[in-house]
Amino acid sequence: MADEATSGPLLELDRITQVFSTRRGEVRAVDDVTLRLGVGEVMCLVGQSGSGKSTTAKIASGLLRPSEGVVRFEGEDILGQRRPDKSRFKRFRRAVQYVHQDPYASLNPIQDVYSTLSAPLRRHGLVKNRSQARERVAELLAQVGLTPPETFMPKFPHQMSGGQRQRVAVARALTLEPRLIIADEATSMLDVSIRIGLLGMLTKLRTELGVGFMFITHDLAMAKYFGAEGDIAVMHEGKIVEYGPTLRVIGDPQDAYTQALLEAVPEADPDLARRKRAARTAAKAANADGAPASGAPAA
Ligand SMILES: Nc1ncnc2c1ncn2[C@@H]1O[C@H](COP(=O)(O)OP(=O)(O)OP(=O)(O)O)[C@@H](O)[C@H]1O
Repeated sequence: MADEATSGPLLELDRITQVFSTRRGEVRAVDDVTLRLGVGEVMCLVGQSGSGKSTTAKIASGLLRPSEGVVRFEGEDILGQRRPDKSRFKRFRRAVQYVHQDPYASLNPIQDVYSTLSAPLRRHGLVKNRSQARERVAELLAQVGLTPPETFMPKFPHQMSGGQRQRVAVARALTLEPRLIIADEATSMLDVSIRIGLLGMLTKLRTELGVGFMFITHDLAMAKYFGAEGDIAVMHEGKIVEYGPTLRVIGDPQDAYTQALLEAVPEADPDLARRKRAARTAAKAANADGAPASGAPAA
């Protein structure tokens, strides 16, 4: 949060609540959530399915208007509760881009890569003619590691792998030169090695272009890998139950739910494996002393 001291946060969710009315009654998907993200920073939003991550992500990217609370971008209330300011909202929507977990669902199946990337460039007047558009599309493809770009420009979504499609989705998010990308489980549908490659590419974008990231995942190991330099917010039943520097939260979780999430991480990460062993040993020691271990069934 270094940037905040000088210029304030880039994006701020202030006491956001989202209630959905369903046939079974009201669902409080997000409950009084406050988050802050500075320029070029990374934040991981972690929690199990149904904890409210996607709803928070959609509110943070302006795709959904919350039932309550304020969304500030560069210090300005972009929802303008009383007098909506359309140009301010447009600026915000350009600056904050949402990348969906399933590129098949978000990419147009009958549009090739060139059209997918050149359309927003033209629509927003970022290129003047076809040669400028080709040049910029080639640059975007190189930035997301799809090289040589000419090979990828004529391809349709079904002609690419899942990892390549997700890279195109990231390139499309980059067309409008965003300041923040909200990646909603953007790697969850990919195999581990492809996922690691994609995370490496996103990390490069973060360091080279200074783009901030809100990275949504159910997997603490992914959060540790991608968000080690930033903050982590752990969500449970619509609330933030733990929020702080990623390595501190993972290294010394204070909340029982965070500890349970940590327990669920596969042993592949040696640091986490060590921590899990230590937690189990501590629980056993507590048991031996007569105190019931947390979560142990009542005798
Ligand atoms: N449009 C909607 N209408 C009604 N209920 C909704 C709607 N969107 C989400 N919900 C409910 O809100 C809660 C939080 O959902 P959300 O998708 O935000 O969680 P999540 O943590 O992103 O889960 P997942 O990882 O499965 O997407 C869930 O109970 C969900 O069923």
